[in-house]
Amino acid sequence: MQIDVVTIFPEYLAPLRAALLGKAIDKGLISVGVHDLRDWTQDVHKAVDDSPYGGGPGMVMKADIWGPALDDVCTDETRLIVPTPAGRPFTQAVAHEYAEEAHLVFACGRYEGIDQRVVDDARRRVRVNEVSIGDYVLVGGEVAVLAIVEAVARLLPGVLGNPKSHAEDSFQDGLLEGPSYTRPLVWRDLEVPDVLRSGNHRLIDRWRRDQSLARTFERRPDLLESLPADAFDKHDRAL
Ligand SMILES: COc1cccc(COC(=O)c2cn[nH]c2)c1
Repeated sequence: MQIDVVTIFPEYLAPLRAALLGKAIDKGLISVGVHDLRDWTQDVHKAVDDSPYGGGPGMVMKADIWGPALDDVCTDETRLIVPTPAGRPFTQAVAHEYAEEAHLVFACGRYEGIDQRVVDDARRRVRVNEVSIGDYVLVGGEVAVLAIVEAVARLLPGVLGNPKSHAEDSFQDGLLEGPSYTRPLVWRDLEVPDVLRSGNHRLIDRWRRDQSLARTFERRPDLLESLPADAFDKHDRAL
């Protein structure tokens, strides 16, 4: 997979090469290009933004800078991703979709956003996704790109040590992950639930499922709404 990021703060993307991703890059599973948007400016001040038509606070990033940058970085097989508070939710399901792509390009917006014509024009040539990683406003898209790239990269074969760990992911079965424990058996007078040491894997799986359902019901009842009815067996329903 080829990942390209266009940003006015290329140094912000340095962590991409660290840790998990560093290994994936070394193994040749992912190649990452970071591009400074200012390389496409023509003026001495390297201006990338201007005042908004219609007035209002803040600045808008210029189409006549973004357009040429995306023309150079995107190919016709690119999936262009624009992190924005106004985007569709980025979810584990979307991460799995992105993990199938050959080329992801991320456009990091700042200020009040990017001139809408940049996305409207790009849609004429490539698939464009305006995505949100949460209902809050960051200063720029760079942090969102780090989050999205990490969520996607860990799904690529060979990137994670233990490939089975995806199956146990939170959201994998549409529910939140329940609690986990490891040694010591007693810590600050707190004990590990007995069932986990019973060796009875049918009971352990049932206990873990109950914990996931209870936690999801308590913290994210919305996730239960969107599950198909057959996701719950008769034991679940008795909860
Ligand atoms: C493209 O236009 C803008 C404008 C303002 C901030 C940003 C950065 O993204 C976020 O703030 C965000 C992404 N998901 N949740 C919050 C982009």
